[in-house]
Order: sequence, then C-alpha cells, then structure tokens
Amino acid sequence: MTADIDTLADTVADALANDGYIILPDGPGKQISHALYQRARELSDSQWQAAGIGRHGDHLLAKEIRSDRLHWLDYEHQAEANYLTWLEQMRIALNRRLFLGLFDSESHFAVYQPGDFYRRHIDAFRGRSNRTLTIVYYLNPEWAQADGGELCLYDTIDKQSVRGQEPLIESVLPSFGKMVIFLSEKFPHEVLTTQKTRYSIATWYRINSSDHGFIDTAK
Ligand SMILES: O=C(O)CCC(=O)C(=O)O
Ligand SMILES: [Fe+2]
Repeated sequence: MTADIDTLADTVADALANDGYIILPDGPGKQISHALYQRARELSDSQWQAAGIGRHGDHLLAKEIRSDRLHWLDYEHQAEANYLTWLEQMRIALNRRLFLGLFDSESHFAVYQPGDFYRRHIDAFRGRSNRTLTIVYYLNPEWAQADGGELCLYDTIDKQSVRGQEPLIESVLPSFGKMVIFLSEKFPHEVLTTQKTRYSIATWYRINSSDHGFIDTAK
C-alpha cells in the first residue's frame, strides 16, 4: 500500500505544482470505494445532516447555495477508518514533496438527491481559512452524462477574467472511484443539479492556524 501511495503522491505533487489540480481515475482503489459506497447507502436519514456554509453553518442562507446533506467521517467505522488512514498517508507523502505544511484533515460524505446542487463557490478565501487542499472522491456506479451532477472547475489563473465569470476548465462526472484534488484557494467550482442520487466524500487538508493558546481542531 505504501508503494502505491508514494507513486500516486509523485503524480499528484507534480500536477499540483504545475497546474494546481489533478483528476485521478481511481483514488485509494476499488475495495475502499466499494466499502464506502455501501457505508453511504446504509446511513440512515437521521445520520445525514443539512449542509451549512462556513464553519459554523448558516443553514437558512445555505439552502440557496447548496442542498446536499452531510455525514462526517470518523475512525469508529471500519470503512471510514480505512479511508481516513489512506488520507493520512497521502497527507504525509504530499508534505514531504511539496512542503505545504498540511497539518490535519476533515472529511464528510455528501449525498445530493435529484434536484440538489451546490452553487459556484471557493472552499477557502485567501488569508481567511486554513483549508489548503480539497479532495473530492466519487462513489457512484454507472453515472451517465444525462445524470448531471457534474463538478465544474473554473480557472482563476487568467487574471483578465471577471470575477464569477472565469473560464470553465473541467467538467467532471462523479463516476465511481474518481478523485479530484485541487488547491482550495485557486479554483471556484460548482456542482450542477443532479438527476440521480449522488454520493461523494469531500476532504480538506488544513494548515495549523492555532495561536494565542487557541487550539484549532478540525470541523
Ligand atoms: O461534490 C463535489 O463535486 C464538490 C463538493 C464541494 O464543492 C464542496 O463540498 O465544497
Ligand atoms: Fe467546494
């Protein structure tokens, strides 16, 4: 497993340094994807919470912006623990290569029901967040173009473009096992309305912003 992580981390680090993002056909492997897909489907209604925006979640405002529901991962459940362990190995491997100072991570499942979306946003605002790297991992067998729910990534590298109208650089179908990794500050993105139930896991690697005796923990 470690050898695989190192090879993958080389590829990811190169892409992040050159382009700021990468789309991988397969993240931690089919076995982990299958276990997580099963886990997502088994979660009961009460285990999914409405998504907020911002770290403390303004739920009323959020409804205009996103309509998905979330479940945070932890080490209590085996499938979640396996993936969190993989994410930790990847975090350490990327730190060795890129010196990003990635300190910890937070991860949640998301479910989008037909009609759900997440409007264009940035996961981190310059100087105001410690979310540094975003990883989105898709758990949807048999996804077709007509099912919608694409992740659209926009480009901020072109300084000429008007804010909110940056050019589209990628439109990603949320197909099984696919993983998208990007610098959180650099890419506005959105989830187009889905026609089918859409499962994913979003992770943010964070830098440590603890100071003045305030301990900054994930979530
Ligand atoms: O599910 C996706 O494709 C992206 C989700 C997203 O942008 C987010 O949770 O911040
Ligand atoms: Fe996002």
